[in-house]
Amino acid sequence: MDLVNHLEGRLLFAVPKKGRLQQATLDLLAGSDVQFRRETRLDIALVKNLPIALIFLPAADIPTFVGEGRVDIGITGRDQVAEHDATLPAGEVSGVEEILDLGFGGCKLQVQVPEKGDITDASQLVGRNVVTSFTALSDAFFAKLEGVAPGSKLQTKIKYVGGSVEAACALGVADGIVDLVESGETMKAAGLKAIDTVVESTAVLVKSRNSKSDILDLLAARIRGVITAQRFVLCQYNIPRAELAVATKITPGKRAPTITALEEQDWVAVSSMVEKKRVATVMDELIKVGATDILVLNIANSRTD
Ligand SMILES: Nc1ncnc2c1ncn2[C@@H]1O[C@H](COP(=O)(O)OP(=O)(O)OP(=O)(O)O)[C@@H](O)[C@H]1O
Ligand SMILES: O=P(O)(O)OC[C@H]1O[C@H](OP(=O)(O)OP(=O)(O)O)[C@H](O)[C@@H]1O
Repeated sequence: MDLVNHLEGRLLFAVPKKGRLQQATLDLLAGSDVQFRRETRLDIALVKNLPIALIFLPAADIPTFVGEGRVDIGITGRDQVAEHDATLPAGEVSGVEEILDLGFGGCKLQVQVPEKGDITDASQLVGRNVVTSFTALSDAFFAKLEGVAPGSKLQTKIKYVGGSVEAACALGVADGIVDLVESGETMKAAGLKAIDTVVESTAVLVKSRNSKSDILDLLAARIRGVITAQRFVLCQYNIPRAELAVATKITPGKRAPTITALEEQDWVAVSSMVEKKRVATVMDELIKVGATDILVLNIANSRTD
């Protein structure tokens, strides 16, 4: 089938074709009931149950396609959006608009130098060689350090490489690099240390500034629902009515906790959404104020404000 001729009337949705963000994005699509089958080697897939076409693109290219309005919506890293925006002429408004922080793909774009060297501050790299895949953000970062306007000629020499940036210092190509760090393992293995942070990043859902449609809103609402379900759990417990006020301070819920009367006099049941990462501490605190029968339930999906 000639897929390109079947795109008319469909919302175009750019998703990472490989790399760190791809699996979590595919899981998000499954959770949002976006059904498709991608033919081998094809970078376009028609969604079976919604008027949407998925376009598989490198994460680094997605902001360009979204920014120019070639695709309506996409998932990429905030670092990639920041790099794209940093290439725009001064005063030009970005065509890429962030709709939602997706929470996964967390990493930092950091200035790194040899651990054993004498550089401890990014300002010591001014006038030296810096290697990166993020040249626009690095230009902007060093322009600030040099005290010159963005886009001006810099004393610092910033060179582009497409990958394995860490090798540049060891090979004598660079005095420092600007690259992504998640666990820090790659940095450590290369004998480097971080001395500054250019941008902190997570995966984001972005839309083209001028794209507007019911299907775009529906897709964004579904994705938001899945992300909320992943972030929160439902915490239920029983508590004497006299302790309710103090307990609901511990579990205020997203809007407000649900309180139900129990058959046992002077006791109530509370049901409240709690952030997954806080739930152990919340349970410890609830026990201290007299809660019993505390249950924590996973949320399969959600629609909340
Ligand atoms: N180590 C990491 N941990 C978490 N997220 C990362 C990491 N490296 C990259 N990312 C995120 O994933 C995005 C895509 O990076 P990734 O290297 O997976 O892309 P890619 O398309 O495979 O590119 P490349 O071929 O240059 O490696 C990055 O822009 C960043 O937002
Ligand atoms: O802090 P860590 O958890 O070790 O992750 C950081 C590494 O991950 C990314 O590289 P990737 O594996 O995508 O390969 P690349 O060097 O070819 O871009 C990034 O460029 C770092 O090299």
